Amino acid sequence: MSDRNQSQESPEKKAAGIYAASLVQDGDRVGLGTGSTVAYTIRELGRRVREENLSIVGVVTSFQSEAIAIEAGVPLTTLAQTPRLTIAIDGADQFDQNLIAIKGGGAAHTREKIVSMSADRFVIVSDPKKRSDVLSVPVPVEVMPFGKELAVRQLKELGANPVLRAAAKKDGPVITDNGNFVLDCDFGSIPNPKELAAKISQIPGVVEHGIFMNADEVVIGKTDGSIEILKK
Ligand SMILES: O=C[C@H](O)[C@H](O)[C@H](O)COP(=O)(O)O
Repeated sequence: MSDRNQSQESPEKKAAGIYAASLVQDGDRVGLGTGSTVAYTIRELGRRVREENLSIVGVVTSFQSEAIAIEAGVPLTTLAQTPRLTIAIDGADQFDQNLIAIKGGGAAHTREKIVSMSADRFVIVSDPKKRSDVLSVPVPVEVMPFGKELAVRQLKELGANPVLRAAAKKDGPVITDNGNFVLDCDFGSIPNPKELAAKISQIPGVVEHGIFMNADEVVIGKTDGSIEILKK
């Protein structure tokens, strides 16, 4: 799971995040993901709004990215007002060579999926450690509290050992921005993520899983500040 608080500077994340902000053009409607990597993008967009008079509107995916965007001075809108976005930028917890990603380390994957799928172009920003030949990190699954037991049983039948995500500074579970629980589901290696995604989606009470198949490109930042871009 990624480092959720960006108290330590990461040159790789910074390189990817800042480069991705340069892909945003005047007039764009921008989906703003959640996490420590895209936080660099949001702050850089704020700088461009201030210093280059860049005219954009952003749609956030969490209370966290909302707070960062407001502090950075990125004008915000909602999907209700702006349902079609030009570009969405977001981090990931792991991705493979087909640009399939696992997201949701910050429990924001449901809104992230809605926002990224509302965009014409979806760019993932990452550091090199998240690249993997085969996806293998636990898949976050957001479930309605009412359906948790059934979801746990059916996720076990799919081969996972679901763990209810615990809050860090509160007793009990993490409650998502949508009022739900998150089950972290370790499936080991995932040779066929598309098939697994379809099976998880069929479980009643599952709001959304963290397998993303809609990335158009992944920007990987390097320690020396350079970047590598993988495209579909
Ligand atoms: O729910 C959180 C998101 O999917 C994040 O985009 C993902 O966990 C990556 O976060 P970070 O950039 O902090 O590694």
